[in-house]
Amino acid sequence: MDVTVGNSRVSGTARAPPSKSYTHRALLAAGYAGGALVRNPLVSADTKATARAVDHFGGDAERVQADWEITGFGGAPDVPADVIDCANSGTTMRLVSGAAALADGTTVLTGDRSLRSRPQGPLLDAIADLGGSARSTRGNGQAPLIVDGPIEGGHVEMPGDVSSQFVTSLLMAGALTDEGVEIELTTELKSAPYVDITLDVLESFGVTAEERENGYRVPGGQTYEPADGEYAVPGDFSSASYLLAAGALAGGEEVVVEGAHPSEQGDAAIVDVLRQMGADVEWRQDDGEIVVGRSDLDGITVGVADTPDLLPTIAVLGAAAEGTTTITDAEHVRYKETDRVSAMAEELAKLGAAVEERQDELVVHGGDSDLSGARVDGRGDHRIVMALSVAALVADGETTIEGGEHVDVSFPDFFDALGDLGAAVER
Ligand SMILES: O=C(O)C1=C[C@@H](OP(=O)(O)O)[C@@H](O)[C@H](O)C1
Ligand SMILES: C=C(OP(=O)(O)O)C(=O)O
Repeated sequence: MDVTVGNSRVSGTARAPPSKSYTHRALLAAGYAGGALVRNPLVSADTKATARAVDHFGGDAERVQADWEITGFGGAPDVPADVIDCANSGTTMRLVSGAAALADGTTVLTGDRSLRSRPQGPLLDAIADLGGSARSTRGNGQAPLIVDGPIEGGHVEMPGDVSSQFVTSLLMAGALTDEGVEIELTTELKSAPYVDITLDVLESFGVTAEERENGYRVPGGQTYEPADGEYAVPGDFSSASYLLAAGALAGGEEVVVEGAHPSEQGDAAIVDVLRQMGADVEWRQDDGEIVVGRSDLDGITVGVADTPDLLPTIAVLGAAAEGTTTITDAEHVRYKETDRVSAMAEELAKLGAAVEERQDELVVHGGDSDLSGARVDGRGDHRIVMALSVAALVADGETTIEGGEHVDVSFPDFFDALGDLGAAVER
């Protein structure tokens, strides 16, 4: 679907959707438990893939108004009766591979073309080291995957710079093994705050796990049990970043983003990034509200080792800022739904921005020339689509973004939210 966004001013109140990362974990943790009511979940293409996996393992995921009522499969997942389709969701594939490794039999996992091109090798090796067997059908470390369990647990060494989701997967499954799982990271952990989200959810489900000097450890033989039988999902800061960027670049009057209570999400760093660039932004943490108004922004240097999903948003802010914005520590951002370093370099160039791509950096030279509306390709990637839509607010004329439907992965109502803030959006 093409979406055309015109040069616009935005103002008013918008709500960040519920957190995708917390929802995936809560659904699977509820599956690992006897069940749970997951309140205020993100209902999107990606989280539906995790809910389907819970069904495949012998649980049941049912929508009850705005909540998700999960009947769990307990500590022992059934062997699925069919292939698990993880669609576009890396989180689903990685977390569900760990669950598959607990089942007494074979699980096959696949996904769409994008997901079938993403790296899984370190997780497959780890499952083998823990007493299971796991392989890629093509022998290239990519899905389709065949996972055989059950694993017993033990010690594994693993790189930390490909995906933190491997750690999350093993911690969540490891609690249900006999021996527990100890993960020793052989390279620096990227996306580390996502493991903090995992530890946060585990704690809410009564599961103990801990960070160690070079990794993590989860004791085995534990039981998942949510306090009061329910779990409430906080708002999503990666999604909020597009709304905040829209306010900072194109605010007529102020933009208020609701649903922004503090949690373990590293992407709350968007507030500091905006502040450092000179935006007028205030986070009223007790109210869960962030208020932002339009300002002239200056380029900064910012690392995204902990916050890969912010790269597209920061690239757009940089394209509209005065001076140069250098986004560093970005190599792992190439392993997402698309290579987002390349995608943002190429698509922002179509709008007239001067962008340089390096292996682990994106350098955006803002300011000198105004952005001009153009036809751009969302690359089948929700975050590229949303970031380019924000750029369109400040580009001259109209910008047409191809593949607008992909926002269904993390922020299904994105274009409604943008339109409600006053943006000219045509679908
Ligand atoms: O665990 C999670 O919920 C996520 C971890 C991050 O991925 P990596 O750990 O692969 O960098 C992030 O990019 C992704 O959107 C969600
Ligand atoms: C990379 C992302 O998610 P996943 O890894 O679950 O596909 C994302 O949402 O930006």
